[in-house]
Amino acid sequence: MSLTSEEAQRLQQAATQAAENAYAPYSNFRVGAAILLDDRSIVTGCNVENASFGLTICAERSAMVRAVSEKGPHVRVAAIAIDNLNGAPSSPCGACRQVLSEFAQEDAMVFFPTGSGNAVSGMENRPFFDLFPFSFALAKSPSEPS
Ligand SMILES: O=c1ccn([C@H]2C[C@H](O)[C@@H](CO)O2)c(=O)[nH]1
Ligand SMILES: [Zn+2]
Repeated sequence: MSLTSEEAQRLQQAATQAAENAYAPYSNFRVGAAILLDDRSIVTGCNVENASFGLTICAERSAMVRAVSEKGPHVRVAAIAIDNLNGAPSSPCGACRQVLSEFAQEDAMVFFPTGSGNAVSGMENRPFFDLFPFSFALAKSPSEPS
């Protein structure tokens, strides 16, 4: 599903806004993600840290689980935008790529701030499966939603 430039802009703004809600007292790295679903609605998420650091959930997975919780198991991701309030490059981590791959459309796009070192040089957009080729998947059983 292709996005209009207006949709892409709205998605990026939603990601930036979602980062305002981040709970990141340990890293102070505040991340927001906005997912454009196949019904063209937008669902957002932010990172939620924990004193038991490994329990932290990233913004991207937070948005993904919210999308399923609100819309059900058939949701499909047309695009995801990520931003942070730290002016840093950030593309989805490996764990988030694996979780998103379960719901991503074949032509899903990722919008993310890039740069070198800690400096952002711009927003990039790439096909999701260029970032995550050969993703792990299992055949779904007939009783599960396809
Ligand atoms: O793609 C990423 C990478 C990191 N984080 C969060 C997790 C943690 O709270 C903070 C620093 O790693 O940023 C995300 O939300 N998304
Ligand atoms: Zn992640």
